[in-house]
Amino acid sequence: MFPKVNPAETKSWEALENHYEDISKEPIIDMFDKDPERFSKFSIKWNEFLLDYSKNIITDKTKSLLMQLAKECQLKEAIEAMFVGEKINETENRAVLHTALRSNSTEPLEVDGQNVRPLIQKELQKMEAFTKKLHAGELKGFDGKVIKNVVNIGIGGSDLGPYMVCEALKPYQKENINSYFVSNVDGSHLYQVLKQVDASETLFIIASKTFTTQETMTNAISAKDWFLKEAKDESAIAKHFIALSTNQKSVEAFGIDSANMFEFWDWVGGRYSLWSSIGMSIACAVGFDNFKELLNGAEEMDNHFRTADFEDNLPVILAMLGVWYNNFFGAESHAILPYDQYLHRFASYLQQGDMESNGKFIDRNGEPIAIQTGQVIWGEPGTNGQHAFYQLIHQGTKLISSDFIAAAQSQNPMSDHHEKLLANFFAQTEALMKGKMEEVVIDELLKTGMEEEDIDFLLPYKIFEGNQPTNSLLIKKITPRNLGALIAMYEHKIFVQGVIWNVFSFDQWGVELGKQLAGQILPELQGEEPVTSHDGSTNSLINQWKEWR
Ligand SMILES: O=P(O)(O)OC[C@H]1O[C@](O)(CO)[C@@H](O)[C@@H]1O
Repeated sequence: MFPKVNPAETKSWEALENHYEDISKEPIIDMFDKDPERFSKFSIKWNEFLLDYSKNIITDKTKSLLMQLAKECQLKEAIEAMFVGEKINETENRAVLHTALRSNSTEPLEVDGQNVRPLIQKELQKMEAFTKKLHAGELKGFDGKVIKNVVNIGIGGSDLGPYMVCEALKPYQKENINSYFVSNVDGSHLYQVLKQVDASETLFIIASKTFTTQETMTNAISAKDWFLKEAKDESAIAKHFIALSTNQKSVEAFGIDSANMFEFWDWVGGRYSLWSSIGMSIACAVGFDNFKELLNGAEEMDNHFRTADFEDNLPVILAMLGVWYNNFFGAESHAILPYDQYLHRFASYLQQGDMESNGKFIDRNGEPIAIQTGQVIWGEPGTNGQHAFYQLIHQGTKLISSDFIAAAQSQNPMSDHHEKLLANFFAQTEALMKGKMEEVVIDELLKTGMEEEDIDFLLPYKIFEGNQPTNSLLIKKITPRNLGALIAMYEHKIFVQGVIWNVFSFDQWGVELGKQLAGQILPELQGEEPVTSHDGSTNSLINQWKEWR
């Protein structure tokens, strides 16, 4: 196991604290003036990706100290430990091998003495055979009609990843397939989807690693009841329900035959599972070949992450920049801003990936952590975000770092839409860096013919201080392959940050408490009598609900 280093006790941490005092107020734009090589130094061209991280508050020294921190925290050893299947998820005693799911290697990779490569290949073949039949129109429902609707029922990692990818790859959607996702236990979610489909033409994919998750099981049971009202025959379930899970027993208990179960394993974390059979809804939507392309793109990123020097390593650079702002500038949040409508679920997807992984306050030695760990991840597609929250990024009081992501080629070229979209993409990072200084504002106002008195009044409101750090990621086109690499890049960024902060990134004990309490409250909601067992607030809320329901 790689060593459990407290980052705050490393030499580079102290050096970074001092260095922060020296450069934190320095305008990035001045750094460009001082160093004509800045862009080439602080950018990485990799396959069809260009990452420009030159608009950050960094110098050569910052970069070298951050790389030193990564080395002192034994990042190289940690990366190897993950790839070779060591049980780095110690609190669950599990290996972390989502990278194996997308690997084409045939070299044996063992977990508990079993080579996992053939298991993965077998499951992929099963998915391929199933989806090819679906797309050929050979999957027929209980009354002989061709299956054309696919409803994924899952939540968290069993929903966010597949849903995000299906949206991102809409241009690759199979024409004869309609995809739907149901996650929320709010009955309205399922109701809205069921309204749109005909039971005899619908396949339900019940996606749940544990097959015990309350939301998913509730939705699955209601979907089954609704279906049986139409089909009127239990035996029809076999043609309309499949399961994606690690829990065969519960799948069978639900009424799905194990032949219709697509397996994955406990060494695949829920939020890292879209590469496993949890990706079935993706393969149904865009075809198995495109799903495989997604995996291949991720594998390319895995190889880059595992072998490239830290200085040229996309996930490492992104992660260390995040550490820089989180731990030295005190930046609480990081925005993900895709200038691509099809990536509209990308920030929500990364919220789980990042915040469920690194939102931890106990370190790998079981000690409370004295430094900040996971950031708040948020975002919306540009340009919509510009008309919503960019005001705060431009003129608020907080330092907010962001990733701007855009595709050079549009999936739907239409007059000058893409040029306009990209003009905004390029303009925003420039504006955030440069700001607008007093002289420029005065000059602009004078040109309007405004009186001096009015200029004096307006002046402070029109100033932009700038120096908000951004990364720009320009991708040639959002193809399945590039999307796979993009997702894997962020997965590894999260991994690197977890190593630096010395947290266990692959467990999620923090989601348990709310679940437990909901389990206690549910039976209390059923009776008429007022509830008194909780605190004053919770009792009153429940009792008001009882009055109004
Ligand atoms: O796939 P399952 O077992 O239904 O779990 C769904 C989600 O619930 C969590 O355990 C907690 O939110 C996630 O980690 C997971 O992705």
